[in-house]
Amino acid sequence: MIVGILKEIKIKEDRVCMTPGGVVTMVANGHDVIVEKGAGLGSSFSDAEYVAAGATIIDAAADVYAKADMVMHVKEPQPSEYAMIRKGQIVFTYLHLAADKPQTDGLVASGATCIAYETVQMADRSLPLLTPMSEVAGRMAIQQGAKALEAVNGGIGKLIGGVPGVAPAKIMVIGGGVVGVQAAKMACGLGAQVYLLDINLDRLRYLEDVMPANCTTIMSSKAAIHELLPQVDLVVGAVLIPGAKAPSVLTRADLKLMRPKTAVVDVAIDQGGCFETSKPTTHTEPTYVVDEIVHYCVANIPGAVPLTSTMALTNATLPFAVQLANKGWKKACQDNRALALGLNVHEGKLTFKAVCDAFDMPYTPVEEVLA
Ligand SMILES: NC(=O)C1=CN([C@@H]2O[C@H](COP(=O)(O)OP(=O)(O)OC[C@H]3O[C@@H](n4cnc5c(N)ncnc54)[C@H](O)[C@@H]3O)[C@@H](O)[C@H]2O)C=CC1
Ligand SMILES: CC(=O)C(=O)O
Ligand SMILES: [Mg+2]
Repeated sequence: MIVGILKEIKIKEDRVCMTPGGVVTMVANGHDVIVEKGAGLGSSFSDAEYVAAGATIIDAAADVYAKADMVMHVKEPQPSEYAMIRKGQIVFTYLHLAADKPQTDGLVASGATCIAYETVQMADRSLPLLTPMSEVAGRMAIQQGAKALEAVNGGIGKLIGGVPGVAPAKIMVIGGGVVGVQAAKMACGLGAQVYLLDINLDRLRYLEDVMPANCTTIMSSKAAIHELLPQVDLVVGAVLIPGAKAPSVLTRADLKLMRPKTAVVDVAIDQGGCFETSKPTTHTEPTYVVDEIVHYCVANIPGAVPLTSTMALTNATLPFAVQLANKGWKKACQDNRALALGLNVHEGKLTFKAVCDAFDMPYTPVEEVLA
């Protein structure tokens, strides 16, 4: 198979979807790898390193799309790419379709087979291709939240850890999954008083056992959130229903309960956002203010630390990419249920229920296209 590695074109996105080490593995499995010129530069991998690994460098994205049997990205295909995607081609990348109708329409029209990293799901319900980037984004949420609280950035001017004699910040993290735990750990490490909320009581029992003493677990509810909002300096949104539009946990009216110049970081923005006032921002202009509350809503947070993120992401994606290349999408998905759950679009049909529900579009069960 010809595997195409595309350069990221989203603003300030410097990750790349395969390292030269990954190319060595692909080539060893008998595949040809073509890499768009400069694709690895933002992650400190030169074209020469890709060539040494066995890849061929291609000048333009259009030629990668024209030649490859499977194209890989990190971020979802951008509008300029929809028309380049070919019928019969495999597209393997983050898609986040439930938050993106134009892309959904573009991929349906393409006739391609599109497998979303974020909905590949193991039998234990974990999301192996989302987890590494959620680990990064959770940790970054506190770094970015700390900056949003600085007075020079329009924040209330509070240091997360406080100093001797002055109390630290209070931080509410809503969603105690991968993002939530990593955010809470970082915040606890900085000395904040952390409240970690989830709707899953078993999860809260586990978190109560493993989190430090300055983290309090709380059953998430409107009432619990309303009680905490006047006290906290920072709210992190970290909820997820896999593949679906993010559930809403803060309304615009709720912001009135917060003190002016405190901050919210909506990590769930890639799935549409979990605060009513969230809208996607970029690393170039990451924050904006609504009703005196600073909002940070970057949809590709890990893109800011590509050296770490590229390695972490490709550690997870490579084994699945090799299965797709070795067996073709159909046999790979028949043999591996986790990969089959990643299938979102096939030859004009939507095969992920939550995406169909988000846009009221017809649903085709995965089993039907795998038969
Ligand atoms: N902005 C960015 O750059 C990135 C965003 N993300 C996003 O972060 C979000 C969270 O991802 P993960 O932590 O990996 O998911 P996860 O599945 O590990 O955790 C989600 C948690 O939310 C809880 N939850 C669901 N509905 C809830 C509600 N209404 N109230 C309270 N808790 C609720 C679940 O019980 C679960 O524990 C996802 O939307 C993911 O796509 C992940 C990586 C990067
Ligand atoms: C998961 C995701 O949206 C990202 O890594 O950008
Ligand atoms: Mg994202």
